[in-house]
Amino acid sequence: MRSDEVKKGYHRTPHRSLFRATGLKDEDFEKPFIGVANSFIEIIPGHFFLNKVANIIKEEIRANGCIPFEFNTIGIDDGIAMGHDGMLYSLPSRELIASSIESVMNAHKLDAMIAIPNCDKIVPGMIMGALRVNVPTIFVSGGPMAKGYKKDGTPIDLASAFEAVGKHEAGVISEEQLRDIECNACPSAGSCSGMFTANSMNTLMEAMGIALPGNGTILAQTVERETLYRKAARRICEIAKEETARKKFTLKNILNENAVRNAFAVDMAMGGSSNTVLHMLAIANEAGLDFQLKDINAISRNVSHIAKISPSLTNVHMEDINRAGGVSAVMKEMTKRSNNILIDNLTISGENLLQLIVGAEIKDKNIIRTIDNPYSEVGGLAILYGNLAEQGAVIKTAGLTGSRVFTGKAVCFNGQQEAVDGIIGGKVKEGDVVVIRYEGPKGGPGMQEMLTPTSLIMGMGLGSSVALITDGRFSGATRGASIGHVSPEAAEGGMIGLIEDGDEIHIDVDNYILSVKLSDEEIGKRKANFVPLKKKLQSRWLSQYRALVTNASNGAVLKTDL
Ligand SMILES: CC(C)(O)[C@@H](O)C(=O)O
Ligand SMILES: [Mg+2]
Repeated sequence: MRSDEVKKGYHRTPHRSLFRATGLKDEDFEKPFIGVANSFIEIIPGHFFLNKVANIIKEEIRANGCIPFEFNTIGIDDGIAMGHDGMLYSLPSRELIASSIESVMNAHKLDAMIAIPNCDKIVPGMIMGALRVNVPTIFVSGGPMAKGYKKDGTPIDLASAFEAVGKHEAGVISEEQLRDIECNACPSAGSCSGMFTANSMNTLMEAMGIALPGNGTILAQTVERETLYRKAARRICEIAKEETARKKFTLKNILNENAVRNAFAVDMAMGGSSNTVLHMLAIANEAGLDFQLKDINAISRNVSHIAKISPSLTNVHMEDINRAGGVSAVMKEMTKRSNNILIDNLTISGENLLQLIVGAEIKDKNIIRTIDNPYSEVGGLAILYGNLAEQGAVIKTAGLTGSRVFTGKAVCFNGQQEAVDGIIGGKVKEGDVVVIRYEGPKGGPGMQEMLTPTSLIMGMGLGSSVALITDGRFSGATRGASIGHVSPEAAEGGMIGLIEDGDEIHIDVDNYILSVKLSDEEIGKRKANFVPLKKKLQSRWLSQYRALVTNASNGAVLKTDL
């Protein structure tokens, strides 16, 4: 066992002394040591109950002949960090989480791991850290939140709360209506109820085979969810106790290129968050796989969009997908279109993907559509290229409310706050393209989520007549013609930094185009005089991050020199 390094032989007498101080007895030194990577934190509704989840998991691990060691990572609630400079810390937290997992697991030579993430960056952070360790790892998330209801019975969620601000701003809803939404949008513990970033990532873990069926959709704090926690704990013990299984089920053996392809395919079928692109590229990079941003459109072209969930369809939530058969039913339906999903791939359950989903069925065809009645014949995300995004940009086509082709005049803002003030101040009109720059991984730094401006645009009734492009990113709750991750970013001299008010920007989603109508001569002239802005930073951590981070087309991973 890997843990023999810290527990066997007379050289390890001091080590065993320390373990004995934590309560270990003679017989425990024969058992596998399992890291329980928890992300319990009191400020996030998806995480404040994870201490109880870990207790259930540890109890099950002990009952199954292994020794659990719980440790915690940090977490950031993107909803609470949204719309102010707190959001600068959100994406960088992915790196802290990854590195904390690597540090604890490797320093103490633990044999296997069960990871308990739930919200946004905590999922990819944990996966990235676990890939560096590469011991058998199973993921079991906290679980999604239930949807909420307004007094009149309309289903709502966190996206409704953000959009309500825009509606109130535009005088469409009263203070009382705003309060009705505030008090009912988030009715229970769990990751926010739509196909936002958290639930997108928790869903993709099922597609990658690193979590058990139900991980993406079974509501938090239910009996069904507790069964899933216990099952995951039993399975990791089963693997950890057997030498051949420990070798067979290392994380990199499960999370291979086919797993990444399956993750993107399911993402396309269910209209996942645009952040999945960033995170899955970073995961593929961490796993040492040759998977690039440009490979995504080929997957999208081949996958039918069969499940629409909030924010794309505002009355459908994860609990509805669960009731309709869950992610397994989506994947089973996908197998009916050739090469949609690579079903031979091994999963952490011990079965391959096909064996895992073969018994699944769609129980409500209004919620999960059949392959012959899709929302569209292509997936819910697209990568756009052009002189404005030579290295690519991302759009969630599933969330489009207007036309798939759009030409408009640029209204430029250097940073999110300037844009929010401009939108509220009436600077943006029908037919405009809002450009928000210097919000990329380096420029922000930290690539803020732009849910405030996108929700303002939706709430103010401009969702179908205004587009938005940024080198920053969006929330999973963003909808409308919102194009993010524009690379190269302004801070590294990208074209988005050279656009001027009134320039004509052209977007064509089906032909994957994002361009500005300027002659090469004009672009050359502007480039010759261009000095990108550089923000003065107060934060040591963010300035370290800015020095190391790469642009979004690389998943905003940190430069490393191994
Ligand atoms: C706050 C949200 C909705 O979780 C957002 O951060 C996302 O990315 O989906
Ligand atoms: Mg987020």
